[in-house]
Amino acid sequence: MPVIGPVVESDILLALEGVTVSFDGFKAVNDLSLYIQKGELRVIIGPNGAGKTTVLDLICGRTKVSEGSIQFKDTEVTRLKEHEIVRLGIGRKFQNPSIYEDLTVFENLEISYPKGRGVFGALGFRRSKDVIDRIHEIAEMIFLKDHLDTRSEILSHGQKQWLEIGMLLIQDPELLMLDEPVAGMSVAERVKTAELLNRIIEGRAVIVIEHDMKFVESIAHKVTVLHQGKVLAEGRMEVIQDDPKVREVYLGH
Ligand SMILES: Nc1ncnc2c1ncn2[C@@H]1O[C@H](COP(=O)(O)OP(=O)(O)OP(=O)(O)O)[C@@H](O)[C@H]1O
Repeated sequence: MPVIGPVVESDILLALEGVTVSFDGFKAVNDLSLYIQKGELRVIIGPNGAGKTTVLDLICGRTKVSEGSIQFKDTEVTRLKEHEIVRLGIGRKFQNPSIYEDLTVFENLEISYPKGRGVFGALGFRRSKDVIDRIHEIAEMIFLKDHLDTRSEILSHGQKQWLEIGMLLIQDPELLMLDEPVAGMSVAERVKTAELLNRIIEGRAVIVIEHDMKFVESIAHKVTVLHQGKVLAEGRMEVIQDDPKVREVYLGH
């Protein structure tokens, strides 16, 4: 497993500083600071209601901060709209797959290909060789190369999750956020998903929210434990697992 060296400021892709969000006076996220480096696979864990999903909502602009700053590369994203944040290079996958069930795997990947990219894209000519090659490359990565002509509705739950990850990957985001990607997957699918995540961090960062500790052990470089909207502990999985504070609020159950 790659070892993360000392944090150099220029390696930081995403920086949350002093972020608070209040819902009717209740601070779901409370003065949170979090730094994600390029090439990092960060897992966020914590008990129900700790604020994990809200943190992803804040980063992708779905929920607005009450206080604090979120910088992606050199851009403050707290004032941007969701689609502007997507365009900057942040992709988000929600818990339930949102694929087009009546389209094939190929078509789902094709409609996700960024339209404005390159001359052909801008002209709306999308089935260029470049696009087809990229679809094949992504399909191979997400274990669906033999299913390109399969209608998506008949895919297994795990394959649908991979397809949605592929639909994000084809847009080449620099930061990818996944909310419980292995929920409902078989053991074999979990193993393949760990392999997939370890493959896709090349050239980007990935943030994963996860409850399955066995899966977390297999993927995490660094784990952030949230509790009551704050960072309770942060570090390598071995260290986190032995932390008495973490055991008390989360792992001990
Ligand atoms: N839009 C909202 N309005 C009011 N309260 C909210 C809103 N969104 C989240 N909350 C509250 O904020 C807290 C944090 O919720 P969040 O969904 O981020 O937790 P979580 O760590 O993702 O939990 P889980 O593991 O159950 O998904 C919860 O108490 C939740 O009820």
